[in-house]
Amino acid sequence: MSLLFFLVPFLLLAILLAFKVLLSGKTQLRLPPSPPGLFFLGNLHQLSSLPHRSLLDLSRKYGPVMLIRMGQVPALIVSSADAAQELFKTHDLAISTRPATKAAMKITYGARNISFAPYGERWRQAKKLAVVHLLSPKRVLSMRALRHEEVRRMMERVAAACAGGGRPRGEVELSEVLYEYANATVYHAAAGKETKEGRTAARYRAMIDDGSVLLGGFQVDDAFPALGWLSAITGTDAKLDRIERRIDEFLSGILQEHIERAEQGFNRNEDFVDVLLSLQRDDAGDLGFAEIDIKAITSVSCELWPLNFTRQDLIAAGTDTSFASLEWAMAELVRNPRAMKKLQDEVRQVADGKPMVVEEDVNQMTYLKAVIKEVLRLHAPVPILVPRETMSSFSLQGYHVPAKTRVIVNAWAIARDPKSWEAPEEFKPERFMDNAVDYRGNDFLFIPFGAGRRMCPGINFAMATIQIALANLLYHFNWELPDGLNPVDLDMSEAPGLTTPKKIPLRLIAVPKDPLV
Ligand code: HEM
Repeated sequence: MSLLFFLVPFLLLAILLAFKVLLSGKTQLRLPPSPPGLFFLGNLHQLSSLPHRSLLDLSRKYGPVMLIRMGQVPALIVSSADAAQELFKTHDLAISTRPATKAAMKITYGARNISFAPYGERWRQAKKLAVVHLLSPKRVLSMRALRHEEVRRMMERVAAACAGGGRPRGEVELSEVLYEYANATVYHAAAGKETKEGRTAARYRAMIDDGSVLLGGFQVDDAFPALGWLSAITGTDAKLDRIERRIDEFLSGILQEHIERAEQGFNRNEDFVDVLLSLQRDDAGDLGFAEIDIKAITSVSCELWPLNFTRQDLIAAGTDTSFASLEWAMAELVRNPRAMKKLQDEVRQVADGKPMVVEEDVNQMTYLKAVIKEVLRLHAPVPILVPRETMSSFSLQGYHVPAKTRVIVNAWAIARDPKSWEAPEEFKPERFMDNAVDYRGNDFLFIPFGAGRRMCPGINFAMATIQIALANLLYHFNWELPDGLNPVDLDMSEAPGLTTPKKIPLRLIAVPKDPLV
């Protein structure tokens, strides 16, 4: 009895102290504001098929640093330049891994590629290899002949449309033409123009079109990991197995042809596979990588990105991003005849009298570069950057961000924040003529290629592909809207997906400036 008499005050004191510690812990660990969610879905029901737009709406109410729940998965949403700067400058290491999803593991040889590799030595080696040997400014420059060749093919296609051929004279399904160009350029660079079975780009297209096996729906286990077993029942696992086999057959065939050619002494060192094979032979930099890595890294240009969001899309990184940029550029230019004329005047003056614009000419085209920047600002091809995941907890703008949180940066929202941009909804390439803001990951108000360690290594490749195509489209042809459509009435809505091209493909009338030489 007397022992209890002594113990009770101590116990009460201990409980009080425990409460105090808990409460003070809570104030230190202030989580970012969250929109109220539903019991099971979390905030999934608040995300539309264009999540960058829904997230901007939510962030207007809950602030530029928000925590939402996608099913069971917590996700940090960053929507301002300030928050992005702190995130990438102070916490980049902590957010340098990607969430591991089943689809990504399956189609990227267990994440041996670059985009989906978890942070670590393998990813570091693969990325270094891509940056130094495949996508460096020197390598990209050395591939200019292939870009000229693909641009010429594209011009011939447009010229053929101008000649009629069953359609109203000059009417061009421009989105289709631009997609083919972007796809052909990427595949030509990655795996060579042709295999024994035909053009690589065409084979790839047939592979993804055939049965549309690559287009998965929403993957339950991304948002609800505890329900992972469902994918075996719904057939998703079998579908992923099929995709994995097809991609492997395609890449193995390409690799085999390159190996045979090299054994016969025809080592051209022309495309990425040639370069990777010769690096493997020389074992440059102690890479110690095997054929499986060559296949995974070759897919650097044709990487298939599953979107872990409200739906799952599988798309080609190098192709779709360059295609979307070109499509939006042409749409914005026909909607803005003054900018179209200014750019056309520049292009035609610099390349005056030449059979086509070549890359050396592009260096002198300052307005062209401003137009492309403005297109990337208004229509970021990857509007919410490829998701990351926190490896450790940290504090961002005074909020606690726990480990194992998905990180989503809304680059699209940041690039049209009125705090950073004057008249942000307007297409005004001139805004880039007298300021040095660039897309290389140092100006956090404009990050279409991301920032930090996981930033896109394909900037030089993408820019070279986009600039030369746009310059030639404007050099050879004048462009008009069909059916007397008024420029302001052109539909500018976006298609859903990790990249957001136009929802309604662009159809324009091309009028040749001169006969093609
Ligand atoms: C306009 C064209 C392009 C845009 C806007 C773009 C955008 C992006 C973005 C936003 C990311 C994620 C960055 C981050 O997490 O911070 C990324 C990553 C990546 N991009 Fe691009 N990209 C483009 C073209 C290309 C091309 C042409 C290639 C290759 C030929 C390429 C290869 C990659 C790879 C391999 C990654 C993963 C990097 C890593 O995880 O370390 N991209 N890109």
